[in-house]
Amino acid sequence: MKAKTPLAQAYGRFRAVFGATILFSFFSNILMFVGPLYMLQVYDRVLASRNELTLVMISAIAIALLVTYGLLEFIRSKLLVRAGLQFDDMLAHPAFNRVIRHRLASPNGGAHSTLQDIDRVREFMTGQGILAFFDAPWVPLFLALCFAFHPWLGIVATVGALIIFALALANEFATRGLLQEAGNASQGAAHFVNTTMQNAEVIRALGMEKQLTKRWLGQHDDVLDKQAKASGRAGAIMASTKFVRMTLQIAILGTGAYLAILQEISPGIMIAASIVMGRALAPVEQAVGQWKQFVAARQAHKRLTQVFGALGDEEDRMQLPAPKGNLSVQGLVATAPDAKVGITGSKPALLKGISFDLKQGEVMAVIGPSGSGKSTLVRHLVGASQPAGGSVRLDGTELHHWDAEQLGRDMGYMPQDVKLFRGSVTENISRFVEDAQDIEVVAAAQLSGAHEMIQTLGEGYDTDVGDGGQSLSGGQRQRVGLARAVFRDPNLVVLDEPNSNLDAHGEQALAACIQEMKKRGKTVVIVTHKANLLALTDKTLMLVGGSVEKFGPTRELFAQQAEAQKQAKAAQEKQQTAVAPPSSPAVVNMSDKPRA
Ligand SMILES: Nc1ncnc2c1ncn2[C@@H]1O[C@H](COP(=O)(O)OP(=O)(O)OP(=O)(O)O)[C@@H](O)[C@H]1O
Repeated sequence: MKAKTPLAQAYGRFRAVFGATILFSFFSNILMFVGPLYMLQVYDRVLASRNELTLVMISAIAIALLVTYGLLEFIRSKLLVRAGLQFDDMLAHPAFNRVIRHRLASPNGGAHSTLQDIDRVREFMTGQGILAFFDAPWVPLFLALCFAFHPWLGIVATVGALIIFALALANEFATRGLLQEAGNASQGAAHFVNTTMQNAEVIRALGMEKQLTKRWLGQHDDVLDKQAKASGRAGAIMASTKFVRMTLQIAILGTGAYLAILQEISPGIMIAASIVMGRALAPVEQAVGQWKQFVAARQAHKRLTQVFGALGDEEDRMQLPAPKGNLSVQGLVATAPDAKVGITGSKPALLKGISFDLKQGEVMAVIGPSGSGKSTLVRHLVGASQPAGGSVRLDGTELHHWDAEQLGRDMGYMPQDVKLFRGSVTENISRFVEDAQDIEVVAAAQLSGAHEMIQTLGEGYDTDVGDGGQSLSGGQRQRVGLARAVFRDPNLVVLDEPNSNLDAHGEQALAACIQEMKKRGKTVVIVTHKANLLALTDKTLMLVGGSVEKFGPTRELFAQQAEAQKQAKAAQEKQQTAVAPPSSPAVVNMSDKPRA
């Protein structure tokens, strides 16, 4: 049997409460008869007999019943709100997990609205919208009462309810497609604004505001256009509904008055029938009024079903002993997450069968020209990307067989573009682990050489780094990022261009950190072209166009390259061609394919 998704389980919470709510709805709908029945008694008994005691008695009974009605309504909505909170509680963690996984698998995919979608569904399921659905089954009861008053009153009320129901259906068919398109377009426009605003400084500095505003306005106008069309259609139907509603009021009173003239019913019944018909129509009208929210909730439900259907629960993995740092990559193939399948029937490969082994305690450099796949490779080494083929094994176990939490704890990673999270320097270094000791945070900062730099910050380790670490400079961010990577001394550390923003002091600290990790027997992978860092590595992997061009001990590889360069130079001199410009002494130019 297929296991229920967390979404299905969370809906199950509502299902249990819905049973009780339907029961409450039954009683509260029965109690809605109090008003019309009171009216009937007052008109037909009290006014006819002029008996004050009867008036007091029936008023007391009516008030007592109305208090009960109020209580039932209160409990009914309380039950729903509680179910809503439980729904949210059951989904919050699995939804967050899926947003992260969806984002990893498809960076441009649309899971960004998943958390808001949960709110949208919850708000509908606990609000007025759903109550209209619970009250709807009792509509026949009220209509039956109208029939009991007089068949003609029943017929007028039933025809009225059918017309309003038909108008509600017309509303659905006339606006469904448009509202759905408007909803999707609105999501796209909001996502565009969110992602674009992250680059506000570039927008201002490069004078891109007008162009981007134009692009956003294009999307926004599309949303408005579709919403306006839908609202126009819905407005016409709403106006018709109001007209029908008021005409019905007159029709039922008129019919009642006519029957009263014929002395087939009393005037009390005439008024009571009008009230009962009002109650019968209320849920239908309420449903029409709540239509927009209903459509939004339905779309949100569809998106949630898709996200939860596509990504199951992560299996609970066995906790393995902490990895020692033996890395083995065999035939690793990577494809672009959002790429379309080409004419070959597969997505274009970014990594084309990478294989290498790295033993515990070895330090490896990854070099290669821009776009050769270095960052893609390291993302696979830390398990942030799923291989399209081949395997990445840590201590013999494939990365996705490790428990993700454990793997994260036992591994250090510093991406090319270090982003910190809103919080203090301490929280960022300690990866927001609650039981982190100050001594561990300081140890990581000292190992990465960031301790002194952190002490110069306004509030030292307590400094708030701002959104994404914006309050720190690029170099400071990178140094805090390195401290975060080496927190709790992991046995495998992967650094993607860790020195791109560092000054001379930062570079020295980085080199010292790598040396210290090497001394401690850690396995380190660094994407770099800097000679001083390359000199610290045991092995070098050169990538070109997503394939391994060279792999071997760094010394041998560079000796070969130096020899190749020497020979090329000699050949050039021989031909008395122009001398090539000298390369920077601090940078080894590895971005060209060596002519070995
Ligand atoms: N999400 C993605 N979707 C499509 N293509 C991608 C994606 N990520 C990377 N690529 C492509 O994969 C190739 C390798 O990118 P990668 O970032 O791994 O290169 P790199 O060697 O790290 O480059 P650099 O040295 O400039 O950082 C590039 O051609 C890039 O355009």
